[in-house]
Amino acid sequence: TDTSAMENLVPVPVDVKSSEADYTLTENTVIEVRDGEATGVAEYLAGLLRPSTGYELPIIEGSSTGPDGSISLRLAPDSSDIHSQGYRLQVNADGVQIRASEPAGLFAGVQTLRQLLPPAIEADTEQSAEWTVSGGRIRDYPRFTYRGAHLDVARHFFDVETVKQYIDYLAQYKVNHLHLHLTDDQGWRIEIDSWPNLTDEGADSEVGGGSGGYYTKEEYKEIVQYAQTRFVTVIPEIDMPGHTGAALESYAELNCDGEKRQEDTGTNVGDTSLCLDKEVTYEFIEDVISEVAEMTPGPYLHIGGDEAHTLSDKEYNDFMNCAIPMVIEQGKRPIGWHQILGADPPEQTIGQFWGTSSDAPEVAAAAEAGHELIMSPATDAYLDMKYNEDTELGLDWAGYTPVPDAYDWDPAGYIDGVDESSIMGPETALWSENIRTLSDIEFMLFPRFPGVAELGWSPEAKTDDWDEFKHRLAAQSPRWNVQDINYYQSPQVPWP
Ligand SMILES: CC1=[NH+][C@H]2[C@@H](O1)O[C@H](CO)[C@@H](O)[C@@H]2O
Repeated sequence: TDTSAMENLVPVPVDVKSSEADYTLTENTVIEVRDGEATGVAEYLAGLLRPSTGYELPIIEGSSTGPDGSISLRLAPDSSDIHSQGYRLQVNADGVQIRASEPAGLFAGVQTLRQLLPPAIEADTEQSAEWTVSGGRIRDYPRFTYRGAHLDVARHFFDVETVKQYIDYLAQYKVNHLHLHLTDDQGWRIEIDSWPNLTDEGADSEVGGGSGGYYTKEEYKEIVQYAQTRFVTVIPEIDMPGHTGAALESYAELNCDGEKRQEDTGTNVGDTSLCLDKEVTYEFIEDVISEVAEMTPGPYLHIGGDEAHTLSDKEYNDFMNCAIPMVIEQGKRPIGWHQILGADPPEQTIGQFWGTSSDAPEVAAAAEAGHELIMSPATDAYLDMKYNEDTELGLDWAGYTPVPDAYDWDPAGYIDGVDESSIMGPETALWSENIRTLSDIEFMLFPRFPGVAELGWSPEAKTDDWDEFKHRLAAQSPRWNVQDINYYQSPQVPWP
């Protein structure tokens, strides 16, 4: 069998010992759970394996294993040495055992198990194959508890099905936060009951003049629930005070001149702002923040804060020191693009770094003062950056990001003078000025996204060696072929 499966996992586990003790699934294999909490993960696993194997794979409560062994998912609260999101996985002739202290750990183990099976397991129709899991044992846990991926649904709108597929790609590589950029100059994509024009008028177009769209509250909750079953936390972003063109187009009173802004189907940045010296502006953001918080079970709410170029620093800082308390008031932790840290905000405010240089003294000072950072350096984690000058899709303002560049950086070491203890983890960004379809998303995500996912999951000692990683990355592509993922076949990757 393909024992190399154990050697080709992405993200690479903490400790892997392969052995000859393979396990082959049969039509009698059962999925065994002992704790009710594990049932959700068992159902997810069954959903992955049933279509391609054609096996029933019943989920059995209790400790009876089938005549041909079982895949056993069990919570073991005493597994203290594998961290709350970690797991142990063992394969032997009796089957597969996955142990974790929490369901999230079992889910991570299931993603690893997926890669121990032949690529044909990813098919959504029955395949005739030897469903052999390569033997061995794994102990694994994440370096960072925060591993994120951003998606701009404002410049181009992506429907619920596309967002669900995006969530599935995150889960496949153990990424556990989805940052949805819901509002910008070109579109407002989330229904707000108290300000209905935001979606009645502000959602009916997008960059290039397409029909746009938006999520009703029900659809947003459907996305949140789907993400929860994949142990992904949704982080909504309402960008303010800049990047507010769609709101300014929807409500005249939000504009200083009392006139509605023209619909924007372009891609300029930095030329819009809410009108800071109007009381209605603060009523507006309070209503929006409270409605978005109410429909978001996760602990975070992102209020943007990038590129408010029409404002002075003082105007921007005063605005942020009004908006941030509104987020905290709703029981959420505020996140903003790293400029928010210049407002010297309450300590629990998180800065999302999108700079291009390691020399960022104000950010380092804010970290020193106790602020945590999410790392999205535009030189490495912005997957809307072109691979090279021949890439049709994407942008190039931060330079090109070939596949190796998305991998060989260290989220904890990027900014001079910032200690690892200030870093929550890496987050990829995918802005959609010229990304229009799921196929476009896949082209920019693959093959760079799994590399950043590894930087977030795999402890430091294991990563930053492109010459080692590139072989494991290449070995993922047979799966992507079965999944029909439109990945960029970079000449820098030694494809099989
Ligand atoms: C935080 C941030 N603000 C800008 C910047 O990133 O570049 C993006 C394109 O790469 C652009 O879409 C976005 O509006």
